Amino acid sequence: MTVTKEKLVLVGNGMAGVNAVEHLLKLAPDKYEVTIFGSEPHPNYNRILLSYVLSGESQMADIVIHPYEWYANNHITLYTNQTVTSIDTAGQTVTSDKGLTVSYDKLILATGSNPFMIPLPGVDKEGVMAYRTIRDCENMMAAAKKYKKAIVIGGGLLGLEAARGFLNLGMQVDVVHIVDTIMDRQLDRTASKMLQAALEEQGINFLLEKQSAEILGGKRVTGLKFKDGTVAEADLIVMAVGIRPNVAIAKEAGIACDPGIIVNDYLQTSVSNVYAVGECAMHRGVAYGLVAPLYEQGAVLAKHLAGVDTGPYEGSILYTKLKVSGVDVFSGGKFVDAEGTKAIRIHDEFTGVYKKVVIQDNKIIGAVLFGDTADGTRLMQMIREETDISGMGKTAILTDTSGGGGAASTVADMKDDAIICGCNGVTKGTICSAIKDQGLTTVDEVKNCTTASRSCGGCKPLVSDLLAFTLGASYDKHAAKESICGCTSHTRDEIVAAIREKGLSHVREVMNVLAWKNEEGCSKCRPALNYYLGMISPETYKDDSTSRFVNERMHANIQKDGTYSVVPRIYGGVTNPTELKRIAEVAEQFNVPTVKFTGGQRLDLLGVKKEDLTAMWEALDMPSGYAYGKALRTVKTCVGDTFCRFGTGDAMGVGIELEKRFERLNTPAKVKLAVSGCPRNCAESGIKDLGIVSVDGGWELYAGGNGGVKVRVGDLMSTVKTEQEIIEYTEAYLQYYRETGKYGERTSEWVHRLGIDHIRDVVENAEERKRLCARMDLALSVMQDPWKQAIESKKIQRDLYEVVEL
Ligand SMILES: Cc1cc2nc3c(=O)[nH]c(=O)nc-3n(C[C@H](O)[C@H](O)[C@H](O)COP(=O)(O)OP(=O)(O)OC[C@H]3O[C@@H](n4cnc5c(N)ncnc54)[C@H](O)[C@@H]3O)c2cc1C
Ligand SMILES: NC(=O)c1ccc[n+]([C@@H]2O[C@H](COP(=O)([O-])OP(=O)(O)OC[C@H]3O[C@@H](n4cnc5c(N)ncnc54)[C@H](O)[C@@H]3O)[C@@H](O)[C@H]2O)c1
Ligand code: SF4
Ligand code: FES
Repeated sequence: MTVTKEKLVLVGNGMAGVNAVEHLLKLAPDKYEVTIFGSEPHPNYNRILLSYVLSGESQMADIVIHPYEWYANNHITLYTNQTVTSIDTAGQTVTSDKGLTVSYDKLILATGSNPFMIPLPGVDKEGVMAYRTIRDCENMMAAAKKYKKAIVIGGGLLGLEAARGFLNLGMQVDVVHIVDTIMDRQLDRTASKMLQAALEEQGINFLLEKQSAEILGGKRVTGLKFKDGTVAEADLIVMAVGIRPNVAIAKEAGIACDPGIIVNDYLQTSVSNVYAVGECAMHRGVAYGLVAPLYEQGAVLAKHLAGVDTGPYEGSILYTKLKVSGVDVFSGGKFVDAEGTKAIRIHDEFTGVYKKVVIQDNKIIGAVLFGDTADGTRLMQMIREETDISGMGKTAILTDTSGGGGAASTVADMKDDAIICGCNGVTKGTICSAIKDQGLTTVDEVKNCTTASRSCGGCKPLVSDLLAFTLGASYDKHAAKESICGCTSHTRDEIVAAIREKGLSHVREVMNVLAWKNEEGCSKCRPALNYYLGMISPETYKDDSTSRFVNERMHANIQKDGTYSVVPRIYGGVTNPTELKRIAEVAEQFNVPTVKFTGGQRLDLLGVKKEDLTAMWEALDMPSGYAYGKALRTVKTCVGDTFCRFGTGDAMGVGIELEKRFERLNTPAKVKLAVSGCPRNCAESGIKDLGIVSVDGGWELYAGGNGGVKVRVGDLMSTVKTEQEIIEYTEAYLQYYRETGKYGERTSEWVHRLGIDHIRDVVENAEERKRLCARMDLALSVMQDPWKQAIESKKIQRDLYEVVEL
């Protein structure tokens, strides 16, 4: 007996609609005869990945989600390049612009959104476009071949991704934004300003608090005029100022819209047998513009249409991640401070990391992360599950302190149908089955097999946790190939090997020879390459200051009000009246508003003007304390046996000797040492990159400690007898870290990655230690004090410290 299938028509061949149909076919393969209409002349593709196509990181061919064969294999009738122009809800038919009428039993509207075009005079000129489709992307790429200057109106997610794409295409780009903080819908002011600085460093120019008034030009655009009368030149203008639900046909058919197509918790519209899903739908007053919620809607709709039991769709908590290589930004939930909320904030200006977690009634309700977004997925999980955080310390909230098993236990608690990859709608169950059935062992393999982590990449940590959860001890998280940034597919080890083997000698040469996708590089890879080149050839490499972060270029820390902080070196935290008097006099002479003791036992002169820096350094006549750099920072000491009655070792003497030896040493990340005169550990040696503790008959050396964001107690590496051995072991340890650490990786992460047993084997091997010490001595022999160089060079003073009058 033949069963008559119901007729299901989907209007909109985009991400939300096709995903819902795919689910439905899995649940009820024989229930419906499916017809799909799509205005675009393509099968269903991943709109998210257009940003990577534009930036040159993906090809058009890579972004198709469902190729034509998928439709054929699932017996779906597909009409591409055909727009449905009317719906007859009484007769249950739809009619297309080509005159085709198809009847339905069930109709899904998934017509997405239209980009909003500000109705400015001149908006119809050639060269003014939106950024939404493959066609827009092709137009933008074609224009970049011919023209040089682009303006993007709108500093939201889309506008910034478009701007980065234009830079990669070799264009100059201005981003025009209406308020003074970019990504204002996703970030707070601090994160927004940090993002702006990072993107400016990449080459994007921002025109903030600008209201566009008129598009200038003849047939083609030549510029943009603002309401304040100023003008910016442009050969191309892209509008990225938000989207509006595409509801024209629904409205005309009498389906309730406000402004999206109003749906209930089962995605039913006001007219029976008509459903809406995706950006065009308005659920409980919200129209979503990101795929994760659209896939969540689709999952409920598919079950409902399949006749499978399903709970209602109750709305989604949003999270976003900007897809621009070299910057890590995450925003989730309600991140704006409001009455009744409190926030935990961590802002490390040295590493450029900012974290804000908003709490209400002992529950996390939102988070903004910049510079280190690894906690994003875990925080989202806590937001979704409304985890009670009473009793949890600040550190535990911002750090996965549950040790190795913590992450795995988080994913263990998730249900099989929990969506792990929001961008591609991949569930935990799908990933775990693929890992087991296909023998997958790396995040990349999971990506190729299931598409999870193929788009924004935000779910990579969760996929990695699922691998650990499924494979247990056999999963080697670090075996997965991890490129240093989106500009290249090469890993740190491949790059270092290539520099050594091919004798590469400057940043641009590395990028050329290794075929960087983005020929300018970014703020992640350029400083890393500069470090690796200097580490490999200390004697011959000429430091590329343009590849350094601003603080390292200026040799002082820029503060939030634009002034600088000056921290001179005070060896081992030990000073004398002459030095103190001089510091006091300098502070008075330059009207330093604040003088503060740092946690590393030295003095910080805060609020110094840029133009005063070199004169102040000259007056101080002290070396730079490198409080701004990826270098040796401080060696903290206690008074040791010189004064303390418990002391068994000369903590001050050893500390001063270590600091004098390793000052100015460039390292993958900042390094802090401490020396304590007995196990009472008053210098906090347990939480330093290398902590030295005097014990009966010798000294213990603790490696990989950290007292910062991710607190870690150091591992006992070695016990030595003499002070000479302390110097040797420290040299070998630091040189091994310099040679094997990833740029930006603290020793706490490095020791965890390599394992203390391995590091101990290297450092305690006399031959190996000798070789490492010899290489360290070479590196130390060429170090010079940057403050002295600036005092002596008029050119440095002119280029970096003079204030140019405009
Ligand atoms: C460049 C870019 C990058 C993005 N990056 C991200 C990201 O990183 N993360 C994220 O979550 N989201 C991102 N988004 C947003 C995401 O792509 C959308 O939320 C998602 O595609 C919406 O899916 P949809 O199916 O509702 O709409 P669409 O994908 O727009 O699909 C609707 C389809 O319906 C067709 N259509 C409309 N009317 C008709 C009609 N009458 N007849 C026939 N066909 C019709 C349209 O042509 C279109 O193809 C990005 C968007 C863009 C443009
Ligand atoms: N990585 C991602 O998740 C990603 C990437 C691209 C797009 N998207 C999605 O695509 C959709 C469209 O993105 P979008 O960035 O256009 O929308 P948006 O609404 O997120 O941002 C638009 C921005 O333009 C600004 N703006 C508004 N009017 C302006 C004007 N006249 N002049 C200058 N600035 C103005 C707004 O302040 C806002 O910050 C959104 O739903 C977005 O979430 C997401
Ligand atoms: S660590 Fe020991 S030696 Fe140093 S100050 Fe404390 S008690 Fe004294
Ligand atoms: S969540 Fe964006 S790729 Fe998985």
